[in-house]
This record gives sequence, C-alpha cells and structure tokens, in this order.
Amino acid sequence: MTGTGTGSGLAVRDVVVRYPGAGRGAPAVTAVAGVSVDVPVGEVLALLGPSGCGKSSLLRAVAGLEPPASGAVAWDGVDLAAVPVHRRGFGLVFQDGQLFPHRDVAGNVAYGLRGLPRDARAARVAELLDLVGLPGYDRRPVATLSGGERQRVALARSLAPRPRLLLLDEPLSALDRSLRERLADDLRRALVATATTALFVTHDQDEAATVADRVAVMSAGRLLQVDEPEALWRRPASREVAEFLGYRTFLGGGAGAGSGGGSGALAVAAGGWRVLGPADPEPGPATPVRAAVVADRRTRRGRAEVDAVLEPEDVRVTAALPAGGGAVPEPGERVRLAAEAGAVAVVGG
Ligand SMILES: Nc1ncnc2c1ncn2[C@@H]1O[C@H](COP(=O)(O)OP(=O)(O)OP(=O)(O)O)[C@@H](O)[C@H]1O
Repeated sequence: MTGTGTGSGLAVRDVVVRYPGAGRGAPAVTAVAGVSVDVPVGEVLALLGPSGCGKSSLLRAVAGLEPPASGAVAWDGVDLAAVPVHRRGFGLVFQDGQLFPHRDVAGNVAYGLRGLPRDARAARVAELLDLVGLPGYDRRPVATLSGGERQRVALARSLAPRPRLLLLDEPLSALDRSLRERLADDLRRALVATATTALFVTHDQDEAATVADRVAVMSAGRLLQVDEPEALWRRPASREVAEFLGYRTFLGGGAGAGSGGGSGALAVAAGGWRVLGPADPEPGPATPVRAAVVADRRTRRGRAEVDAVLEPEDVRVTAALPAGGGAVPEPGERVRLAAEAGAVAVVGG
C-alpha cells in the first residue's frame, strides 16, 4: 500500500469487452471475458499477461474509452457507466507518451492545471519535474527529449492534476532494457511519493514486480491470479501462471514423466539448476535434488554449464557448474543437480 485514502477505490465487476469481427459475418472478438478486480485507494496494481490477452482492453474499459459489453466499473462505490472519460478524474499514460509537440516541457506538464493561478501552476510544474528527475527541463522543446525523458514528462503531466486513479498502458515498453529497469524503479518511487492509486499494464514480469503492490496475471481475457509479488512467485496458482512467470521444470504433482505441474508440484525457474560438486553440502529439504545424465555441455559468459536429463522426470534442464570450476562432466556421465532455493515455487500450494 502506498497511501492512506479512505474511499474504497476502483471496483471492476464481471467486465466483458467485445469487438466486432473484422469482416462481414466474422465473429465478435471477446477481449475481456468477465474480469472482477479491486484496486483499493493507495494501491498500485499491475495487470500482467502476454500480448493479446486483453490487458489494454480492460484498461480502456476502466478509463471509459471502451464501453463494456456487460459488467460494471465503479469508483468509491459509484457506477461510472454514465461518466465520460474526462469526468472520471483518471490520468492516462501510454507507451509513446503522446506529448503535445508544439508545447515545451513545462507547457506539457501544466496542461491539466489550467484552473490554477500562474504562480501555483509554475510551482506545481517544478515540483513534478523534480519528482520525475527532470529539474530545470521546463523550457526544453519536447522534440529534443530522449525516449526515457519523454516518458518522464508524460508521467509528470498525468500526475500534475492529482488523478484519483492513474492508468498506465505499457509506459516503458518502447525503451531499451537497462533504461526500462531504471525507469521502473523511478516510476515506483514517484507513485509512492504521491500516494497515487494506479493500474499498470505490462507484459514484463520483472517490471510488474518492481512497480506494483499486487500483480494480476491475465490470460485469454481472464484473471488467473491476483497476489503480492512474493506470494505470486513463491506460490503460483497453476502451471499456466508458473510458466508465464518463467518456471520451466515441474517436478511431481501430476501424471506422467515431465508432464506434472498440477497442485503441489515444485516448479524450478529457467537457470535455476546447478551441478552439485562432491564437496558441496547436502541442500536442505526445500531444495529438490535429482540425479541426471549429461546430454551436452558448453560455456556461456565464461562459465561452464551442462544440459542434463533429470531422473525420473525425463526432462532436459540446463545446470551451471559450481563457481571455481573443477572437471566439466562429459555427455553420458551421471551427475547430481540441485535447484537453487530462490528458483523454486510450489504450484497451487
Ligand atoms: N479495436 C479492436 N478491434 C478488434 N479487435 C481488437 C481491438 N482491440 C483489441 N482487439 C483484440 O482484442 C484482443 C485483446 O487485445 P488487447 O490489446 O486488449 O490485448 P493486450 O493484452 O493489451 O495486448 P498487447 O500487450 O499486445 O497490447 C486481441 O485479440 C486483439 O486483437
């Protein structure tokens, strides 16, 4: 929780969003297939899911840009069906910022502050530019800004009128990875500092965990799980959620070699295995250990690793050699693998 507001915030109930089919007689597309979720005042909720799962459509329904085919969107218990976009008191930030090209930075940030006296407006613009890490940028033409700076200005502009809910649709996804990571941290800080309630759409798991208090995982128009990041990564509700979060190997919890992953299965993240050396201590009970037969070996980023087939699951995994090296096992050799404790989850636990 980032704030201390008193209202109940956003309530989404059984929302369905449909689009007409592309051609004559083409069936309608159901982008959101009955979603219910709450965003209490002061919370940042991430909507996380693969491309096309309906995240933007749900966000647009909340904004009032897309009328739901059925269901309801309410703020503090008041239904918003009859409230147009500009009367909802919500802010919007999109992937490409959509700055006004003919205004300078200050002119963009001040856009939503037209009712304020000049001095108060200037003070608020300076405060917001400080908040997003662009002090002194007031008079810069927006055409001279980098992609990251543009998104910072877009964030400052949307926060300036103190929206009761901020809707962010993939605001960082046009930026390169290292910039995205830095901006995700800064975005989190800005939302917390302003106690802003927010709904943040992303397809990036790490970004969701960095920015949000809770993460809602979406697939094919439905929510699969809503949880705090720690709980989500430690206890994904299903194999589908676990796979989306980056878990690759499923041990137990289902029928058939390698096809487990049902309730109670252990899931191990990609890159989560290491070869146990003879001198390594026996891992604790929460850490799966498996015998495996080496199938291949290689060096990645200067470190040796092997592909090995787990017994009895008969699934192939990649495992790193212990730091400091030693002999790299040959194909056909039997080894023991341990999953890193931080890379293991319990599915549906
Ligand atoms: N205006 C539209 N008309 C018809 N179909 C649409 C429209 N907008 C979205 N869709 C379809 O609805 C589904 C959900 O799209 P949506 O953009 O909500 O997903 P998303 O999870 O935000 O994806 P992305 O991350 O790629 O933006 C997709 O099948 C998409 O093709």
